[in-house]
Amino acid sequence: MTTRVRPSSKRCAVIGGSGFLGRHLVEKLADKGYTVSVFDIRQSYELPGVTFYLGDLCDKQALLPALRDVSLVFHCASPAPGADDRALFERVNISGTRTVIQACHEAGVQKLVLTSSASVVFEGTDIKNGKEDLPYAKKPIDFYTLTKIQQEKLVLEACDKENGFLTVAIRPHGIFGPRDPQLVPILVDTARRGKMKFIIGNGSNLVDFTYVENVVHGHVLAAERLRPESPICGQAYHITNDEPVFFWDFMSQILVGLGYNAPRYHLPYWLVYGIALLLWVLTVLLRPLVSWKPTFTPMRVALAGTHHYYSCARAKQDMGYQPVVSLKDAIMLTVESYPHLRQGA
Ligand SMILES: NC(=O)C1=CN([C@@H]2O[C@H](COP(=O)(O)OP(=O)(O)OC[C@H]3O[C@@H](n4cnc5c(N)ncnc54)[C@H](O)[C@@H]3O)[C@@H](O)[C@H]2O)C=CC1
Ligand SMILES: CC(C)CCC[C@@H](C)[C@H]1CC[C@H]2C3=C(CC[C@]12C)[C@@]1(C)CCC(=O)C[C@@H]1CC3
Repeated sequence: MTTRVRPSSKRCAVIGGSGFLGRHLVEKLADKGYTVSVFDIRQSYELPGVTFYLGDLCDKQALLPALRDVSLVFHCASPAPGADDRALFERVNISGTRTVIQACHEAGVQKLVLTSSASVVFEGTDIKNGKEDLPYAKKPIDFYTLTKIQQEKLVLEACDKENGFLTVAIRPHGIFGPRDPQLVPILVDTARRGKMKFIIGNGSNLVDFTYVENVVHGHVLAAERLRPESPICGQAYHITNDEPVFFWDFMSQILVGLGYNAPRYHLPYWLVYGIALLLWVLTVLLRPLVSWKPTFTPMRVALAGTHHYYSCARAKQDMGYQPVVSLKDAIMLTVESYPHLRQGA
């Protein structure tokens, strides 16, 4: 007779735990007394009580040892949004997520928390105080978003109370904070190359930027509230700072905090979008000959020039979510964490 060990509720796995969000999540879980297994294609740090398993999440046999005796799995792995590689996104975000769900079933995991994205409903046009019932984007702005939509559907459809497998998706937007490899580094690099002089559009577009600790808080609440009788089973939740901000004010505060000039001159949105689109088409056509990546991609221009902010009322109501760090403090903590990116450093 084989006896199956009941997974401990304080044992969890974080797939993508070496990444920006993943590592902050792992640190919080370890702080809260969880024993954590990290599964990732790379190991970027060490932490007491945390075991690393290296492998590709598309490989079920590599994944299974990380899920052994684990009751709760966080899936926050994805190729970087700027990768522009359809096959990679489809392999990791779609087939890989199917593999994650199968591996969870085989390992007897009871709860799966997915990091989705608020962008699953964004088509490049204004969204003001968007709620979770907005339809998925029919024309997603890139392959990243296209595959995040499929990934979220797979995870929510896998929720099966009768068989004791509960799922939930967290949709953050514009995550920032210490160690983020994207937002602040790209911004500073653009400023250092003298390209951060212009505001795209009239500068009055409101956007959500969400401090990483608030995103982590949303994930932990979702995991702890995920029970068969809870309304959160099989649902998606926006997690934001609940303080939409003018996109260009936010960028300016980070830039000025790090000693760079804020952008000042306005350019018409459609002109910049048109140029970005043309450059993108050219890079695709000339790809075998030229390997040049434009800074202002159509996706970035759309994100920089439209309103896109989301309501987190549903997360407040169903899981008692409230941001734990204000936007003002978050910007200060972020700026302080990048001394090496200061002007002149
Ligand atoms: N950064 C942001 O503003 C937002 C991010 N998200 C989502 O949050 C999650 C985490 O994003 P970040 O921490 O910003 O990204 P990140 O790139 O820092 O972390 C992703 C991690 O996934 C790992 N990974 C990638 N492919 C893998 C594979 N095949 N097998 C195993 N591990 C693999 C990477 O090595 C990396 O450590 C992602 O799912 C992303 O879609 C959602 C909304 C906004
Ligand atoms: C060069 C400048 C015009 C823009 C620099 C900042 C951008 C790098 C970031 C501004 C909004 C960010 C964002 C994401 C990535 C970084 C930005 C484009 C995401 C695409 C990351 C993944 C998601 O799921 C959605 C995010 C929306 C906001």
